[in-house]
Amino acid sequence: MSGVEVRAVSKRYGAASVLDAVDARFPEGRFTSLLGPSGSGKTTLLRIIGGFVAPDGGRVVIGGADVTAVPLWKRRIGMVFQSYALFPHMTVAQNVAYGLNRRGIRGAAARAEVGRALELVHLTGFDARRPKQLSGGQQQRVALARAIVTKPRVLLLDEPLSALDRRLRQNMQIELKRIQRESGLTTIFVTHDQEEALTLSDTVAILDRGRIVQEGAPADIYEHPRTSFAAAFLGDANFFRGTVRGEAIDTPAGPIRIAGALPAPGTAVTVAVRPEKMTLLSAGPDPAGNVIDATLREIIYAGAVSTFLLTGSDGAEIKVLSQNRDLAGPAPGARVRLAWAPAHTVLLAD
Ligand SMILES: Nc1ncnc2c1ncn2[C@@H]1O[C@H](COP(=O)(O)OP(=O)(O)OP(=O)(O)O)[C@@H](O)[C@H]1O
Repeated sequence: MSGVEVRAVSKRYGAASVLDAVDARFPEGRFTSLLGPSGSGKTTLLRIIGGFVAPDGGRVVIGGADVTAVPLWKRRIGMVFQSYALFPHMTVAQNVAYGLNRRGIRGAAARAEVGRALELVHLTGFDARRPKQLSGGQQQRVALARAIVTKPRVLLLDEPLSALDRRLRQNMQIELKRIQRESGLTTIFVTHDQEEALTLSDTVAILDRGRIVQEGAPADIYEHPRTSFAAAFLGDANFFRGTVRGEAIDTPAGPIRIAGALPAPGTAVTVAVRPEKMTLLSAGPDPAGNVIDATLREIIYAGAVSTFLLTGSDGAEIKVLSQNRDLAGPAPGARVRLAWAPAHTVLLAD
């Protein structure tokens, strides 16, 4: 049992409240990301789980046991930070063996464990190298092996990939996911990179100013954000505000329908639509669903996809993301119509 739970965890630094009665569950054997903007409290929550920082209030529970008062070296936590902090004068094998040696495991037993850990991170044969003879990605894999070798119950990762360049980072994301799956470790990953959180996680928890505002599977929270903060932080979104009238929401951009039940007539509501759910219509009859008028302002070409920046009839900016199957289409200045399905219209709670 190694699932982690935090219950009503609070932390203040002076007058500033950093965590405000946070409740969260990190299921056993799963990969959970803590995603939030800078200063939202992600690192503080991770450090409280690891035992590096004591909370002002609340409990930390690992595997069903309250560990709030248990010191960090007894919690059996593996941790990897953004800076890998390998010991430069030690070899790869010595770096990985460090935690084992401290627990009194040496000689052949330690060598076998180190061999297994290096195999898991695909660094077999690198035993005798020093950190400076390794690439950034390899060093980060040594740091992972060092964290995993002692068989922790929980693996805590604080932006471990953020120092790597884009391509290496994407490779390491795939590696990290594989290592987590093969090791079966309960993993909590701090990041402010939404794409990274979506790619890696079984569950994503979104933090905003010291509170978890939404938690769920990546596709679930991306497709069904609850608030405008969650919609805007996790990806791009077009927002429309209006008032419920009959079967539709009356907005300055035009009437908009949703798939589910609407609140009572007269209620002011906000909906969000993801840019890739919208289509620029070519000539022909309007499809069923939502259709609004817009003016194309700018096309940002990015190879596989283009972003169309438009203005609605109310003057608000609208973004549409489209795959470049062919490049024929309207030019900036054109009057166009935008269509999307009522099911892709998300009714927000704020
Ligand atoms: N030891 C400390 N003393 C005082 N304030 C602190 C301390 N540690 C963190 N803070 C403050 O607490 C807030 C949350 O910090 P935290 O590092 O948890 O945020 P974060 O979401 O991880 O941000 P980032 O993505 O920038 O690392 C910040 O405003 C930070 O300045």
